[in-house]
Amino acid sequence: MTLPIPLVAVVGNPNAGKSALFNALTGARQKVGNYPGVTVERKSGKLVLADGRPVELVDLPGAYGLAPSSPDEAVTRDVLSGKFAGERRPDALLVVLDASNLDNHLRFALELRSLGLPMVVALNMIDMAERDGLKLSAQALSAELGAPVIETVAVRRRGLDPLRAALETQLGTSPAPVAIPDSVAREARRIAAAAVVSETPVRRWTHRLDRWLLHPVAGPLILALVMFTMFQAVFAWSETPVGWLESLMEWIGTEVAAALPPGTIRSLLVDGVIGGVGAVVVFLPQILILFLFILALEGTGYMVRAAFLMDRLMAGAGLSGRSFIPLLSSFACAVPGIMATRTIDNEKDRLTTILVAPLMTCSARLPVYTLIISAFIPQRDVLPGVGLQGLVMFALYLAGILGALVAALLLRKTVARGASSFFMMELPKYQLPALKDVALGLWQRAFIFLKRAGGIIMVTTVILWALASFPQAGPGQKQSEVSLAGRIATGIEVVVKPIGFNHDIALALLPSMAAREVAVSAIATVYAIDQSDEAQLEQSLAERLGKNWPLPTALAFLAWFVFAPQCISTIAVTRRETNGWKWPIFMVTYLFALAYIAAGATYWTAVALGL
Ligand SMILES: Nc1nc2c(ncn2[C@@H]2O[C@H](COP(=O)(O)OP(=O)(O)OP(=O)(O)O)[C@@H](O)[C@H]2O)c(=O)[nH]1
Ligand SMILES: [Mg+2]
Repeated sequence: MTLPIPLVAVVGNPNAGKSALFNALTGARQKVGNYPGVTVERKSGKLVLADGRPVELVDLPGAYGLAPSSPDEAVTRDVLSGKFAGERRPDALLVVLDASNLDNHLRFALELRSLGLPMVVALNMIDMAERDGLKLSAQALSAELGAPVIETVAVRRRGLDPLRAALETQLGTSPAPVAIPDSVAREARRIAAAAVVSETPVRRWTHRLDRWLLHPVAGPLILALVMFTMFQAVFAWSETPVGWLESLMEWIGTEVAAALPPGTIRSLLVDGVIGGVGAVVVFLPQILILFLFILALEGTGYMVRAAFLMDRLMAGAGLSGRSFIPLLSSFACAVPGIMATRTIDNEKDRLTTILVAPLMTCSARLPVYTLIISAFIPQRDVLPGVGLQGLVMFALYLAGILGALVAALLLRKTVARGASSFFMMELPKYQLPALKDVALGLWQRAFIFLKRAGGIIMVTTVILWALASFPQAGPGQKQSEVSLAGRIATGIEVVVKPIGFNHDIALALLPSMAAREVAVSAIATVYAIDQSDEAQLEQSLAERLGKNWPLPTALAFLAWFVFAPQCISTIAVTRRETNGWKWPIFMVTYLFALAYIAAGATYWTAVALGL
C-alpha cells in the first residue's frame, strides 16, 4: 500500500475563488513552496475524504484557457498536462467557476474536459449570483458538462461536504477526453444559458449589452464612437446658447461703455472685465454639454466598463486600471485627478499616473480649443452629420490621451521602472442615470467654472489689462507693443518664434499659467485695448483671430495647449503629492519640451503643406 496519495488540482479563471475554496477545504493542513524556476507560489494541502482517504490538493494560478498568455498561466498548463518538471500530473481536477460570470468561466472548463481527467465542478460565488437576481440549476449544468456540479460559497464554507463527497466518487474514474468545441465561446454561452432557471430583467439586459460593449473588438470601437459623438455634440448643440451669451456680453459691454465717460475706468470694465472675462464665460454651454455626457455615462454604469476596456490598453503602457479613475477625473481638472492617485498603492504606478495626468485634456482647455477651432476650422460636414470642428476637437483629446500613454510607457522604462499591478473591478448593473445626480453634477461644474471666471481668471486678466494699458502709446504707436505687457511679450516672442508663435500668443503664454482660460481672456483684452474704431467691435473674437493669424500659427498654438504644463495649481499639487520639488520640476520640463516640439512640428508641417 505505498501508492502515492491522489493529487487534485484546483483550477479556474483568476478570481473564481480558487484560493478561498482551497483554504476552506484544507484548513490548517497547508504547505507553501515555489514552483522551481518560476516565481509562482506552489500551495498544497491535505484534505481527508469521508471514507478517511487523504487527498493532496494543489492550488494552481488562475488561467483563462490552456493556451498560456503569461508565465503563471504556463505553470497551470504545464502542470495539467504533466509536463511540469518536479510536479506529478494531477489525478483529478476541482474546477472552480464564478456563478455570476458563468459564460466566461465555462470556456476554460470546456477546454479542461479535453484532458480526460476526473472532474468536479464547484459553482462558486453562488451568493453573489443570487444577490444579482440570478438562479442557476446545478443539475442542468452537470448534465451539460458530464461532471458533478456543486454549489459553493467558499468564503462561508458552504457546500464543502457535498464537494468532498463528489471528489470521492470521481477519483479513480477515467472519463474519456471530450474534444474542445470549435467555438468555445459560443458553446460556453449556450451552456450558461441552459443553466439559468430565472434571471431578473436588469441582469439579463446588463448581460446582453455587455456582450457588445465589452467585446474585445466591438467594445473599444463603441467607446471611440461614444467619445466622438460627445465632441460632435459639444459643437453642434452649443452654437445657439453660445450665440446668446455672446450677444449678452456685447450688450452689457455697449451699455457700460455708453454709461461711462472714456478713460481708465471704462477701459478696465469694458476691455478687461467684460471683454476679457466675458470671452471665457461664453464657453459655459460647451463645458456643460461635455459634462452632461460624462455624468450621464457615469450614471448608467458605462464608465466602469470604459475603465475595464481601457485596462488592457493601459497595461500595455505600464499603467494599471487603477490609474483610470484619476486620469478620468483629470478630464475635468488635473488637480483632483492627481489627488485621486492616492488610491494607487504601488509607488511607481502612482508616480507615473501623476506625471501623465496633465496630458488629459482638462476642461480649462476647452475655451482655448473652441476659440481657435471656431476661428480657423471651417464649419462644414466631412461626412453627413459629422462636423469637421467636432472632429478636430476629438483629435485634440485623442492626442492628449496618446501622448499620456506614450509618456507613461517611456517613464515606466526609465524613471519609474517597476512592475505594475493587476486591477479587478466589479461591474455594476446598467440603469438609467438619476436625473437628480446629473443635474447636481452639472450645477457643480457650472459653479466651479463661474467661480474661476470671477476669481483667478478675472484677477489675472485685470493685472494683464493694467500691464497692457500702461505706459500709453503715443500717436502712431501700437498699444500692444509699447505697453509693459507688450514688451515682455516681445521678449518671449524670441523664444517661441521658431515654432510659429506670434506676439499675441507670446503675450498670452505667461498669464495663462494662472489658469489656462486666461489665454482667451488675455487675447480678448489686448484686442479690445488695441482697437480704435467701433467697426471692429462688431466682430467676434474668433473673426478677428481668423483675419490676423496665419493657419499654421493657430494649429501650432493648439498643439502647444495639448501638451504644455500651462497651470500653476497642477505644479503645486504635484509638489505636495510627491513631497518635494524633484518631480514637479521634472514634469514641467518634459511637458514644456514636448509642447515645444509638438507645436514646432505642427507649424512647420502646416507651412510645408502650404496651409
Ligand atoms: N461573496 C463571495 N466571495 C468569494 C467567494 N469565493 C471567493 N470570494 C472572494 O473572491 C475574491 C477572489 O478569491 P480568490 O480565492 O483569491 O480567487 P482565486 O481564484 O484564487 O484568484 P487568483 O489566485 O487570482 O486566480 C476574494 O476576495 C474572495 O474573498 C464566494 O463564494 N462568495
Ligand atoms: Mg488564488
